[in-house]
Amino acid sequence: MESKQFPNESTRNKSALITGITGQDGSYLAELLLEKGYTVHGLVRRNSSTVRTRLDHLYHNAEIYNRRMFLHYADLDDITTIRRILTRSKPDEVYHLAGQSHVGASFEIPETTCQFTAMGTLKLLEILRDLEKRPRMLHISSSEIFGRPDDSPQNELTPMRPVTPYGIAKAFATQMVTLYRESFELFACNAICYNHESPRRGESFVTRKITKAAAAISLGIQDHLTLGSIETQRDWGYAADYVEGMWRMLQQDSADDYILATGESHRVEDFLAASFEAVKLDWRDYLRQDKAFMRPSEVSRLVGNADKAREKLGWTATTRLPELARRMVEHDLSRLTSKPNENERFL
Ligand SMILES: C[C@H]1O[C@H](OP(=O)(O)OP(=O)(O)OC[C@H]2O[C@@H](n3cnc4c(=O)[nH]c(N)nc43)[C@H](O)[C@@H]2O)[C@@H](O)[C@@H](O)C1=O
Repeated sequence: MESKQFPNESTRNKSALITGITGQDGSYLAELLLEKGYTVHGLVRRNSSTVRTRLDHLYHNAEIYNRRMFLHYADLDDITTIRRILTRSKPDEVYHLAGQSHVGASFEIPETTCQFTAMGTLKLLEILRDLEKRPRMLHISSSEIFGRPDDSPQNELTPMRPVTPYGIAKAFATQMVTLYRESFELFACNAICYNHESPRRGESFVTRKITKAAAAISLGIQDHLTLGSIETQRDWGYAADYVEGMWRMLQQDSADDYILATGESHRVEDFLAASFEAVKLDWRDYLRQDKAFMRPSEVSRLVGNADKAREKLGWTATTRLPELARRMVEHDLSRLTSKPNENERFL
């Protein structure tokens, strides 16, 4: 699947480079940009498993495989390689989605989280600053930067008060993006994203853990689900909507920061109820709780005001909690009842 090619300059369409292309958002964004006719370059971390199942379906299209999608190995701290890829691929747009994105894990591995999420972003900004032809840049920021805010809902002017290593790393990266925009005239935007989920969500995040368990329990494959706190609240949207918002940010006349959110807050318990409702079961019969899944510090009152994105980008979140949970459960049911194939081995 890997290709080290670069497209011929004379036949070049608009092009983009995505860090974190193998993740949930990266795969939706790659799809969106390919549909729009972009040539897409993706950075892939080199590790022993090289899991890329979220991109496999794109490789069934020969035109895309041969001419419009190119994957390159590069870790976020390998600045020499990233500089070389950027210099050769000359993208018009860079979408920086990569990083250690699990908030709970950031308490266990704070240094790694800061190395990739904070310093990785700064290193990328430094490379972009030196390029002769500077691409437009989008950084995926997070509602975690607000931590425990005084005001709710939050907007782009809400002060950052992060309370997790991940949130602190994201706050650093977000402020660096703003600084490079203001001081070095880089066209750089922060997409301040609240939680966004999909059937492609990693299984260690609470939504996918719940929908997978609801499906497995309804089929008799699993007998219970173990979670941490179910009182915590989140603003959950659909990931494919959020990458559309990111693309729109880079099509504006000037760079800016935007909140992407649904504006609705729900408890983990509500997500549980909607998911088990989709398989006609009562979650109370299957839930166990374990302190191991509780965090030393939790964010609170995080719900986003996406008015600016609506007014300036014409963006709104299309999907709300019950529908999102139902779609994810349906996907997990069909995965568990269909024959495993090569592509699904790692899902
Ligand atoms: C915006 C933000 O969104 C995501 O971060 P997150 O909100 O931490 O997402 P999560 O699905 O890990 O947790 C949601 C809530 O659910 C609670 N919870 C209970 N029991 C379990 C449990 O068993 N596992 C997990 N993971 N969470 C649990 C947990 O304590 C928390 O209150 C990332 O995309 C991040 O990159 C990002 O930027």
